[in-house]
Amino acid sequence: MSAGLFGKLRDLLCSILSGCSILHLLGVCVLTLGGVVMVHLVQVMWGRRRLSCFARPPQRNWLFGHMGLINADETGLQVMDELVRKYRHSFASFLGPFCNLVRLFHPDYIKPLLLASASITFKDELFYGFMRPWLGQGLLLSNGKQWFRQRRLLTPAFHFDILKNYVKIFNQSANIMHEKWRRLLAEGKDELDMFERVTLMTLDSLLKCTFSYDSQCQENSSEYITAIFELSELVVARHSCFPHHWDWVYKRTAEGQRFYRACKIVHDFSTAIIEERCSQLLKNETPENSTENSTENSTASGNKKTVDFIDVLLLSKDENGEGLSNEEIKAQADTFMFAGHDTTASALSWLFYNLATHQEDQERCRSEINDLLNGRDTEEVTWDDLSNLPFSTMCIKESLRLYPPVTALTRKYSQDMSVPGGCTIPQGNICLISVYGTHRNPEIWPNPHVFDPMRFDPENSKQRSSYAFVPFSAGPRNCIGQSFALAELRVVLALTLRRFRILPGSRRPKRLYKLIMRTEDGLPLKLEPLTVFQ
Ligand code: HEM
Repeated sequence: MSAGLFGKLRDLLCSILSGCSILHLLGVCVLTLGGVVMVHLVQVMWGRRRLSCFARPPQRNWLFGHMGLINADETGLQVMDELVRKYRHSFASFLGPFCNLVRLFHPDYIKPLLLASASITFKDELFYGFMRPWLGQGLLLSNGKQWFRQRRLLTPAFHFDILKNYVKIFNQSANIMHEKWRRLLAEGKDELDMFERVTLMTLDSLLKCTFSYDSQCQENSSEYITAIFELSELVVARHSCFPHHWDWVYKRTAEGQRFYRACKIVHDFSTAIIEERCSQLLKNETPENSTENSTENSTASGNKKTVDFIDVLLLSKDENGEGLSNEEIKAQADTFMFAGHDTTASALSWLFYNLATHQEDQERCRSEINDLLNGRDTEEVTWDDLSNLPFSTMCIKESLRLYPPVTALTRKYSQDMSVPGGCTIPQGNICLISVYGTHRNPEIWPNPHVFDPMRFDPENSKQRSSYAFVPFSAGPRNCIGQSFALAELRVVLALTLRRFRILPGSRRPKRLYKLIMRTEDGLPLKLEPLTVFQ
């Protein structure tokens, strides 16, 4: 459009406005806003009519609908257990006058949603949007074509040949954690908060696998680690404070300023490492030094180092020979750090809790582990050992079933989605796939609240739908870090049970989900050091 046309439009607007009083203008604004609200309200009401084939629990009142029905704490999870028992597969709920949400918790109902093509699936901004300033357009938050390209470029980073090398790092990080436990026990601490200890360990190993960076965070505090903790807390806090949902308001609050400051610390850290690695790569770019078929890389000092995620991402190319930009690599690295540390820490902490409260299962795991490791020169779990821990793996899965770190996934679809029973979820409606509800659904899992690893005995799993157990989600947007996480869980479990007996703490934990399944006030467990016989 030419500058002349812009000028005419501006003159026209000015002449209209000059004939209007402030009151007229205010009237126009109110009418426009009212119109927008009305259109949205009609759309929501029409959506509600179309959801009439889904069951609806009683609403709290006409205005707030089902808001506050399921809180994010122990009582909320108990309410959810009751709703799953009553409604068996799904129900519709209304969060105030403007938001319709369908919750689904049966394998047959979640399957079509999880399997839907990524080109019609969208991460819902209401739940995921607050992480965007931190994680950018990384794999977790991207959609459509951008996601396809990234997923293709990132998949080689999680190939078994790369993951194998991380097993050494998992051993080292677990050794550091156990050293610290021994010291604390010697100092007279009789119980330890598992979440705190294990989270530092998962951050330590993830920083080494992603950036080859030794933060020593299990021993000393680190600005980067503090910033990651702060960001996770602030994202959750922002959800529960409605006025903070607007960027304009949030940026002006103390919390918002802390959030953006922590984002800067995390981004500066990733940027510095990526830039340094790029320049190293340019220096080393001779065919002999290429890492394409190698899982070791040369450092500036000439030492061999394990190929980390950044190395793989810097070298990956799409079919047109184009790689990821530095900005994209930064977003992926930040995403791995976020998606990988809290989830694995939650899984490990709850696993220790379940084994503390089920001593027979703990003993059975320990003898399986000792049978495998006794008689070795070194106390190290190897990649090949991981497939020789069948009962321990069943305990890990049963713990992930009862305490899934990610309790729910939310999605929107750009077309109507059919689910069993002839029901349709209209396009654009929020779908909440309840991982927790599916894992505790009595139609699928007899005595769903009981810890019973034998459910995952291959013989007992034959008849079960593969969508009955989805701690890592399923379908095209499943967790890319699943094998990484399962490897770390097995290594740390094996070394821990070989060295310690885990016993229940002095109080029963109360569950709380804050993005991730955690507890209200730590997860205290007692530890008894064991003598290791070689
Ligand atoms: C026990 C540990 C873990 C659990 C339970 C878990 C669970 C999940 C779940 C449920 C999703 C789907 C989220 C959604 O659709 O909104 C997901 C996605 C993802 N996870 Fe994990 N995760 C774990 C560990 C990891 C690790 C260790 C990494 C990386 C090192 C990782 C990286 C990712 C990424 C990048 C995605 C996004 C995938 C995509 O959209 O294509 N996760 N994870």
